[in-house]
Amino acid sequence: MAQFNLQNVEDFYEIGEILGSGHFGQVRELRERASGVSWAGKFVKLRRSVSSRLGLERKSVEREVEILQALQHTNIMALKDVFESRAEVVIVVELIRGGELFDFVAEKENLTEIEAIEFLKQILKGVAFMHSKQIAHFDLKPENIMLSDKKVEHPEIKIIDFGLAQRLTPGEEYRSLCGTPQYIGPEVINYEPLSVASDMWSIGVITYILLSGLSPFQGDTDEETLRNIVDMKYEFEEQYFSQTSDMAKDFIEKLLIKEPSERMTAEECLLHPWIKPLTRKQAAN
Ligand SMILES: COc1cc(-c2ccc3ncc(-c4cccc([C@@H](O)NCCN(C)C)c4)n3n2)ccc1O
Repeated sequence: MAQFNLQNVEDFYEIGEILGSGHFGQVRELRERASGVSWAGKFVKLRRSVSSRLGLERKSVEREVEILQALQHTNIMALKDVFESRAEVVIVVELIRGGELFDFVAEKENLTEIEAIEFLKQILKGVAFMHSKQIAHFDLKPENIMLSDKKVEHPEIKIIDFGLAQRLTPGEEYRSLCGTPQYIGPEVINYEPLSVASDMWSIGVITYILLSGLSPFQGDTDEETLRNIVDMKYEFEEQYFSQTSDMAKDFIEKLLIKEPSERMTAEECLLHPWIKPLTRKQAAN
């Protein structure tokens, strides 16, 4: 069993404002007393008994921490420290000040292909790194992709929230119904064995949204959204994609494939001509 720092987090950090909250717990700004540097702390309540539904099981927090310890990459939020008390674990990570990609895109309606490619290259590098360690995120969506500083010309992408992430063992099946309806692949809905390819489906959905502002499978209800996914019911509506290159649509089509093993891998995405033009002429398209 992993042992976290049993000292009091408040002896080392001044606890600041709530930055956000969700299924994962509460994220607060932490100011390191020794250096004055600000960090982000995710406060996770631990389940008090096996019968309780409140809080997270300690082993799921241990899994998330082990995954974060394995993922040192510039496009993945960096782990700093972990504190534990009887009822709570505090995961201390780098503070990301640029907000969610979701909000950045919403403010701009949608992005140019060049802007989208710049973000996608970074997302793909972070995802390729985690997949190289057989780690799948399983909840990739614009809200979990943040920007280091949105005021700079080229904001750096930071992938956050590894609460649903899993280190996959070859030969061992992993199934789960978790995730966010708009972004999960058909294999999740059908409760089939999952792989890192499920993240590639999510990247296809994220790309579609970045270029159009629309969510390809979104229905009026979650049930309708899930039905649209298993039926592969999406299209490039002319009204929203008339200015989108065929190369960009090809990139999306090579990810929104029902059979997970037929989707591009993150490494293959980085070599796709839309992302890595073969010629200057292609780059001009
Ligand atoms: C360690 O685990 C997490 C860290 C973070 C995290 C890390 C650094 C960091 N800097 C700023 C923020 C931040 C700022 C505003 C809102 C949020 C969060 O509530 N929304 C993020 C997306 N959400 C859907 C998880 C997070 N964060 N959030 C978010 C979710 C996690 O499961």
